[in-house]
Parts: sequence; structure tokens; C-alpha cells
Amino acid sequence: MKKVLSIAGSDCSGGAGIQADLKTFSAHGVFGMSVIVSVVAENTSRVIDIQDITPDMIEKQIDAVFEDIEVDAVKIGMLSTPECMKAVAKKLLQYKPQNVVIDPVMYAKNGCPLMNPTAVSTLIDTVIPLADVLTPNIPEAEKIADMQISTVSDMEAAARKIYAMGCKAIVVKGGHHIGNAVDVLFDGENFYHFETSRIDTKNTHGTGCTFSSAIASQLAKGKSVPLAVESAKAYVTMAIEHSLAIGKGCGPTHHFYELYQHGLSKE
Ligand SMILES: Nc1ncnc2c1ncn2[C@@H]1O[C@H](COP(=O)(O)OP(=O)(O)OP(=O)(O)O)[C@@H](O)[C@H]1O
Ligand SMILES: Cc1ncc(CO)c(N)n1
Repeated sequence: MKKVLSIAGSDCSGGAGIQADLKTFSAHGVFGMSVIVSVVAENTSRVIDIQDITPDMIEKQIDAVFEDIEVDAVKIGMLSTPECMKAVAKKLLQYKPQNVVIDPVMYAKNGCPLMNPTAVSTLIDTVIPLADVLTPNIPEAEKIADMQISTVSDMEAAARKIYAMGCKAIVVKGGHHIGNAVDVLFDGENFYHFETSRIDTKNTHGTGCTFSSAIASQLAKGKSVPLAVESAKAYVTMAIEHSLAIGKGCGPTHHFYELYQHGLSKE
């Protein structure tokens, strides 16, 4: 069985973060592991507080996994401060895992900040160059590329600009756009567009976590980057179609075995 590690924050309400990652891994039939970087007291409506795990403890969790288990892919989510980023980057440079998917989480769906704004330069200098696939949403891509994004060609321009920062491929996600949900992948050579109709729901908490974890799962199983992104887009679309009206705010995506079994090939 392929083994995939999530390095991310914990969402106690279960819809995003480490919890969404582990559910996505299970639905893909890969063995999920987790290194917790921050504990977030949050729900579908708001973030109440964040407690970062110490850099030393982040490093020790990563050591515990890598000294014992062969890791086929890593998904990285919320890294709230430069200190957390540096601890994770140091260990990635030490263990050099394959198939690193980085979701540069800055805000929750309800608009609450999850990354300290002063950490953007550390994200660019130390984290982005470690990504095989980077998956910013539009507001994140705007911050990283320092430009406004209003059209699909702006998404392409931002993808080029961020690619030049050292990641091997980038997907600018179109969940925050209007009209169809278009994601733009750039691998340094080609652009690929993955487009679906926009699903009319407010229950999109954790879509980005679901998408990046699905990409990591598919890369672990040997798919190329474009095929892994295509399949992850199909997975997250189904997970949004079946999303749950849980809580008072933006409800979570749904991961269930039947969805995987009937909707996607098991491979
Ligand atoms: N309403 C929607 N209908 C169809 N697809 C959507 C919708 N919202 C998001 N998506 C898709 O979900 C995936 C995640 O994109 P999105 O931009 O929502 O990520 P995100 O903002 O990082 O998510 P989050 O921060 O909640 O984890 C993308 O493939 C995007 O196209
Ligand atoms: C812990 C965590 N990571 C990521 C997100 C982004 O949705 C969230 N809301 N919470």
C-alpha cells in the first residue's frame, strides 16, 4: 500500500486540514499519516484561536515518520509562521521525499487568517522551491505573485510568475473565481485547464485540502502530474457535489467509499 504524509494544521470541526487530508487518503486507498503543525480551534463559521506546535516537536514528528516508514508522497498544508515553515523546510531538505504537494494556505473559507502575513517572504524563499506541485487559490496566488487576478489569462500569468520562484509545477485553483470552476496547471512547458460547472453551494470548507491531498494520493500511486490533477479535480468535484450541510457556516466536503468506488476507478 502506498503511504502518504500530511504536514498541516488540525481542524477540530473535521472539514479541513489534517482531518480532510486523512479522509481523502482513505478514500484513495492509500495509508495516511499526519504531522500536526498547528492546532486550530475552528468550525464552519470562524477561527477561534491557533496554537502552533513548537518547531522542535514538528521536527521530531517528521523524524518519527521518516526514520521508520517509506513515504510515497507528502502533502503540506497550513504553515502559520516563518518558524513552522523553516522547521518543515529543514526536514524536507534532509529527507528529500518524492511527490511533495504544497497547498500554501493563508485563509479559511470563512475569511479568517491562518498564516501570519509576515510569513509570505519565508513561504516564497524557503517553502515554494520545495514543491513538486504548488496549489494556491486565487487570493493566495495574488499575494505570492503580487498581482491582481480577474481572468483565466491572469491565472496563467500568475502561474508563470510563481513557477519562476522554483516550484516544479503549479495549479492556480479557480474556486474563488466567478463562472465555471477552472483550475490552471502550469508545469514549465504546458498549460492545462481543468474546468467544471460551478456547484451552487456554500459548503466548500476544506475543498483545497481535499484537492491537494487527492493530488498527493494519485502521485503516490504513480500518476503523472497532469493526470493526478485531472483525477483530483474529478474527486473534489464529487466531494463538493455530495458536500454536507453541517454547521452554521461553510459545511465540509464529503469523502465516502461509495463515491470513490462508483465514481472513480480504484487505481
Ligand atoms: N463551487 C464550486 N464548484 C465546483 N468546484 C469548486 C467550487 N469551489 C471550489 N471548487 C474546486 O475545488 C478545488 C479547490 O479550490 P478552492 O479555490 O476552493 O480552494 P481553497 O480556497 O484553497 O479551499 P479551502 O481553503 O476551503 O480549503 C478546485 O478544484 C476548485 O475548482
Ligand atoms: C487547519 C486548517 N487548514 C486549512 C484550512 C483551509 O481550508 C483550514 N480551514 N484549516
